[in-house]
Amino acid sequence: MSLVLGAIADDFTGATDLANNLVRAGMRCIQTIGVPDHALDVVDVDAVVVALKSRSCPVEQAVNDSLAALAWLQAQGARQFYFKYCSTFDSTPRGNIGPVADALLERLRAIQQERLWATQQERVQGEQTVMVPAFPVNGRTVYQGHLFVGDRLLNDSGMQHHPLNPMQDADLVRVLARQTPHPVGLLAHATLAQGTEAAQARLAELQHEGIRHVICDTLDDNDLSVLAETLADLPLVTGGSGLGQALPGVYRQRGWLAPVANAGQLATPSGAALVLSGSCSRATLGQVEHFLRTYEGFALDPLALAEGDAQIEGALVFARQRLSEMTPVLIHASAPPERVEQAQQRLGAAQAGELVERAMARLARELVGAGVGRLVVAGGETAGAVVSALGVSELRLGGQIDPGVPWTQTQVAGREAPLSLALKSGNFGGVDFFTRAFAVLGPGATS
Ligand SMILES: Nc1ncnc2c1ncn2[C@@H]1O[C@H](COP(=O)(O)OP(=O)(O)OP(=O)(O)O)[C@@H](O)[C@H]1O
Ligand SMILES: O=C(O)[C@@H](O)C(=O)CO
Repeated sequence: MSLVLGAIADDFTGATDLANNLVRAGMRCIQTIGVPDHALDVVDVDAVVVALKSRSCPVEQAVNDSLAALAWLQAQGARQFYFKYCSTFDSTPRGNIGPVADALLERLRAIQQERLWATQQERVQGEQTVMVPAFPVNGRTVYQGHLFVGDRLLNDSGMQHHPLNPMQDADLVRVLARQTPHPVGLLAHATLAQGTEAAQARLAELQHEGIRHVICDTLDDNDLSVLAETLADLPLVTGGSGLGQALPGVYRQRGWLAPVANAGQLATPSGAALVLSGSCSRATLGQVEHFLRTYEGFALDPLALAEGDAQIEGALVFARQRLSEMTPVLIHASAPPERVEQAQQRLGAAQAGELVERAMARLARELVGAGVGRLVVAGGETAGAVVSALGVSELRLGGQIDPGVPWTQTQVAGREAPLSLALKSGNFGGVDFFTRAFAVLGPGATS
């Protein structure tokens, strides 16, 4: 059987989130870090998720990287494509969600037009895509085009204070309309509630009106199932990871997936336990506080990092002293909005973020070299910096810690045993996530 799904994720934690849902729904899935420079052996693989770092970079770079990922996934024979972004629709007024979706759609349409044998139905489908950010099990739902996090509108959920992509408008039709020259429409819940045929008819109607992007209401997992049935033939779908929960069931009904007993299994973990947190989300701040009630931590501060390497050296000494004890250690830059604002006013948002990311990258490299074998990283940008610094190219997926966050394993230079790695999206995980993550993984042997 050939590759069924090719996904392009705009950050690394988002990529593992999607891969986790695909694996849990029975797809054999590989996650790559960046676009591989070689073909993969996809004989026993149903889905590949290419993790990019394109959420907060300049629009042109995000578009180019995403098109490169699309070309590579097409070369691997993927049947459907999935552009994965954040369930909180993290983006700036210019993008990158709208411009990347436009570019992917246009490239796919151009390819279809070249294929003279493409059916009329395929050609029509290639002119429209959907936006399904919802992930109901984690409290992200969409109603009348408005995104909710739990019972709060997006702009009242903490996301209005995000260090890189503050989200100050919950109306996704309006948010996306600022990012694309093409019309944006809504597939409202009232239609979805009538089932797949009604949803398909509405999409066709919107297409006829020239609507290219359709924001989809989604209240629960049942809506995701209706959406998956409605959308399984679209060349391109876009959204959070929720749709990835439901699509595999439809693929299976169509006979596109081989039966597998357990799509995600890892080797025995080993090595010391470390948490690196660069996320400043409400959820992560709670998790940091909870962790520090039991274990020790070291706080980084962008203002100190701007002065030189002394604070990083301090963190290294702190961590090395404790790693041999095999109790988890936390190093974090996570700080409440007023502290983040202070640093950003002095340094600028981009430089403050970059200083933290560079520090996290160096700490990961040195501490994995010093025996860390079980590593949790909190925050998508932070995870991108860490994973790049470790030279990770592929991740194998294992068991889930909390919805959206699995353990993974990878091979890194200088370490014989695999490195167990959990990439936690900023807003995901229960309050005890950092402590429970290591318990879920099982006891680590000394490596
Ligand atoms: N104290 C701080 N002051 C200013 N910026 C910070 C501070 N701590 C972290 N940052 C930066 O804030 C950004 C946080 O983004 P990151 O993607 O890592 O977390 P997140 O947005 O909560 O997670 P996700 O993208 O998974 O939702 C990073 O660029 C990080 O370097
Ligand atoms: O969809 C989400 O919320 C996450 O997978 C994510 O992308 C956070 O970076």
